[in-house]
Amino acid sequence: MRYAIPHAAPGQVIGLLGGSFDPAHDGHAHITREALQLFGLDRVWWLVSPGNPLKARQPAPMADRIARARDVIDHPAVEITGIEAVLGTRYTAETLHRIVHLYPRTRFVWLMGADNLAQLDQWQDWRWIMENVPVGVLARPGDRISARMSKAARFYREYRLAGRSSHLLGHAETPAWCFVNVPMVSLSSTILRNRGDWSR
Ligand SMILES: Nc1ncnc2c1ncn2[C@@H]1O[C@H](COP(=O)(O)OP(=O)(O)OP(=O)(O)O)[C@@H](O)[C@H]1O
Ligand SMILES: O=C(O)c1ccc[n+]([C@@H]2O[C@H](COP(=O)([O-])O)[C@@H](O)[C@H]2O)c1
Repeated sequence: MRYAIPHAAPGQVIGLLGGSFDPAHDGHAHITREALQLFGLDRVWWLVSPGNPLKARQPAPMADRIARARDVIDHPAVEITGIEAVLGTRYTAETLHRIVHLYPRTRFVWLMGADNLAQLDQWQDWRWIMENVPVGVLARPGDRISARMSKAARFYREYRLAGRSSHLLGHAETPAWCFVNVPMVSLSSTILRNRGDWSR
């Protein structure tokens, strides 16, 4: 299957939620709606990953994961994309590097659950990410403390925006990151896969 690069209007602030989405679930939809509101985003693109570089397990086929993602969220400001498959990128820093150059007049915010902040320092060129793209982190059950105590959080402690200023994140000078303590949904793709089905 071929995937298109989405349109982005100049001046917009777009949140990017990267993930395996294997399968997508209401936890993804929930943090997306919260991010739209709290970070003052115009749009959110889901970046359905060809495969997480830190996960040995091969995910379900892209086409199935994208179709499922479209079933899970139907929102006028949300676009489900296979950008990494189009760009041929797999590491987030590489993807972001390409995206910011492709859309020089659009602002992007990298979105992730607290579990990913906890292990961000294991990502390729993670400091480049922090220094070039604002990062919005959403609470996730079990990971709020480990995320806030993580190497990345400690290293960039002074660049953390208070939760009450979350709406400024998209226009903040980098490094800038913000942790928002949203109501939490305890779903995960692992739970769904262990149930042996892709039902929500
Ligand atoms: N319930 C949730 N609450 C907060 N963030 C979440 C939740 N589910 C997923 N996320 C975030 O969404 C992004 C994509 O997640 P991913 O597709 O890996 O889903 P997952 O449920 O974490 O999958 P798995 O269980 O296979 O690790 C990540 O940044 C992850 O932290
Ligand atoms: O770039 C990296 O080194 C890296 C390592 C682990 C995860 N990521 C990205 O983090 C996002 C969430 O991954 P996942 O598999 O937990 O859904 C997804 O976009 C991955 O490509 C990126």
